[in-house]
Amino acid sequence: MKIALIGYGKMGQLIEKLAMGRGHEIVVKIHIDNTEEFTRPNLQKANVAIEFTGPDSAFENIKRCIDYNLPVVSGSTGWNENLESIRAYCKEKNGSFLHASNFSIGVNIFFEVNKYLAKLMASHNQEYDVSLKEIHHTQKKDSPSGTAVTLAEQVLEIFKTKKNWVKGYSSNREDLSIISERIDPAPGTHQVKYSSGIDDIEIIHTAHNRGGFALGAIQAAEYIHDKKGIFTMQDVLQIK
Ligand SMILES: NC(=O)C1=CN([C@@H]2O[C@H](COP(=O)(O)OP(=O)(O)OC[C@H]3O[C@@H](n4cnc5c(N)ncnc54)[C@H](OP(=O)(O)O)[C@@H]3O)[C@@H](O)[C@H]2O)C=CC1
Ligand SMILES: O=C(O)C1=N[C@H](C(=O)O)C[C@H](O)C1
Repeated sequence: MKIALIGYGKMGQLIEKLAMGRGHEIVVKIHIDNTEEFTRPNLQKANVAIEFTGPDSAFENIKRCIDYNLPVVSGSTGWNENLESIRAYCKEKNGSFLHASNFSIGVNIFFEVNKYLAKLMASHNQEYDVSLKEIHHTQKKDSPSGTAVTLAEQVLEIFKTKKNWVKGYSSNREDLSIISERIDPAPGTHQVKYSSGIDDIEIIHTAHNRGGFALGAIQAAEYIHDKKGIFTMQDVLQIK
């Protein structure tokens, strides 16, 4: 594949290294100091774009890739309020788009475990209170993490005692608290905890490095580069 990298920070640089190791070519690199090179002729040298910038720039970057008819994979988090509108735009333009709050296979398995645990809790015991915690490095711009929001949305869908998620601790039992901690060099830890007076049940995913995120993003690009539509990591990894 010929890849355009949009964003050349921690993730962009690791994706470049792993993608080259898989025989792919990086034909365009857009970073904060050369955004004037984000042009149609430049981007059309690639057959897929991988976007890892951040919450303020993701929407415009993805829209431009769709306008240039380039399939785009994005891992930028912290802009969920605009995700549905970019999906609609992509459909309207007959483009290809995949966004994931977390690309690692481990977290995508963890998402399934989270849903299963929430189902068991919802059907067998209403005494447990559920909360979430995430830990990331201090350079992270968004809080709570995109992965924590996905986990929270999965719980809310199933565990109906909770009505909405909130950032930080809440004593209201209808709120699903998400606690965020920023400690270097944590690449990403997520915990879902059910607590009762009798016992606790916790599930935890701990990333040891960014390798899983980068590899998953490349696998997603390999999956969508010759397809049209809106895809998820469930399509790529075939887990359900
Ligand atoms: N889905 C997943 O699996 C994962 C998602 N992420 C998410 O991906 C995003 C990037 O993470 P990470 O690489 O660690 O962050 P970094 O801050 O290391 O890299 C992002 C880079 O993008 C640059 N940038 C900002 N705006 C633009 C723009 N308009 N055009 C081009 N480049 C731009 C930033 O420059 P500057 O610093 O100067 O602003 C920075 O160099 C974050 O939102 C993070 O939460 C991270 C890991 C995994
Ligand atoms: O910014 C990060 O580093 C990460 N961001 C993603 C998120 O917000 O969930 C995924 C991963 O946890 C690392």
